[in-house]
Amino acid sequence: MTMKEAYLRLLSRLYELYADREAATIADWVIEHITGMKRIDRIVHKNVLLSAPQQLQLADATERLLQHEPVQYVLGEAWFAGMRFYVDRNVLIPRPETEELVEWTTEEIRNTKYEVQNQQPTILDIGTGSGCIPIALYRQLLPNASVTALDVSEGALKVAKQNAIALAAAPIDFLLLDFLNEAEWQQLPLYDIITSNPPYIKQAEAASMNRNVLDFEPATALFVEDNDPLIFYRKIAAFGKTHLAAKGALFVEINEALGLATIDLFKSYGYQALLRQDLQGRDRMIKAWL
Ligand SMILES: C[S@@+](CC[C@H](N)C(=O)[O-])C[C@H]1O[C@@H](n2cnc3c(N)ncnc32)[C@H](O)[C@@H]1O
Repeated sequence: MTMKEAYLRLLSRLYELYADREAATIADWVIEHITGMKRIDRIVHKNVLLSAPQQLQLADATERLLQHEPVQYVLGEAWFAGMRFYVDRNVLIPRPETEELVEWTTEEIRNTKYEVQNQQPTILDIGTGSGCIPIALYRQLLPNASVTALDVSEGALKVAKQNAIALAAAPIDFLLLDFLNEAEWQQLPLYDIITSNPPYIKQAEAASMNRNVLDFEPATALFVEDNDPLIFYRKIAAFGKTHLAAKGALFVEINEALGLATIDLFKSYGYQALLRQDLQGRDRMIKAWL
């Protein structure tokens, strides 16, 4: 099978599940991953034959994609903040809106005393998953940040550590910790900056979610109990009262449907809070400070 035939065959199968543009993006990504060739080179070499192992890899990828598995898990890679992260089913696939949270946090750190006085801010990321937030912050603030990240999932921390090493962020400290258990907070010091993209989807919303999210992404990364959809924000607000350094700040991603409720929650704990929309105009992130 030639390069061109492989692409067209995959594309025709993907049309069974995806709209034209998305199918073409996925097909490009898969063929590039398998052949190691950029689009322009594949056009020039369109009649080159795929090797037997490449054909097997393509057959496996096609099968998995047709089962609705996200392309990022099929290929074991996701792009975030210009870096390629390893991902598997232990971790949430990093989302573009989370990059906006990282950008906001970085800007604010740069505009404060830390950069001006050349101090090293201490940063904690809660519910780190693939490690996308702390690794992007560490890389952008290098060498001026001391970064810690925690998660309740051993599988997620394994992936995050692997990413930190691969992406030149090995000095990040990773902790296995159940953040909902307040007794575990005692082992943690003060932080200048606390970031989090915690679970925030109600179980009741599962019925309206896409299969590729619901069937493949880890439930611990997505869902909270319906009776307290803001549980993580309540805990983060309480944690900040005892673990945020003077002039420190929290940056959290939120459920777009709960922007005002989440702002009110932080205010009820004595914080000042600012709500920001993402590029799609959805309520998506909050900065809170005491
Ligand atoms: C929405 S995912 C975010 C992952 C990553 N920060 C990102 O933005 O892609 C939430 C993460 O919180 C973790 N988590 C869930 N419950 C937790 C708990 N009780 N304590 C610590 N982490 C928890 C999950 O394992 C998951 O990695």
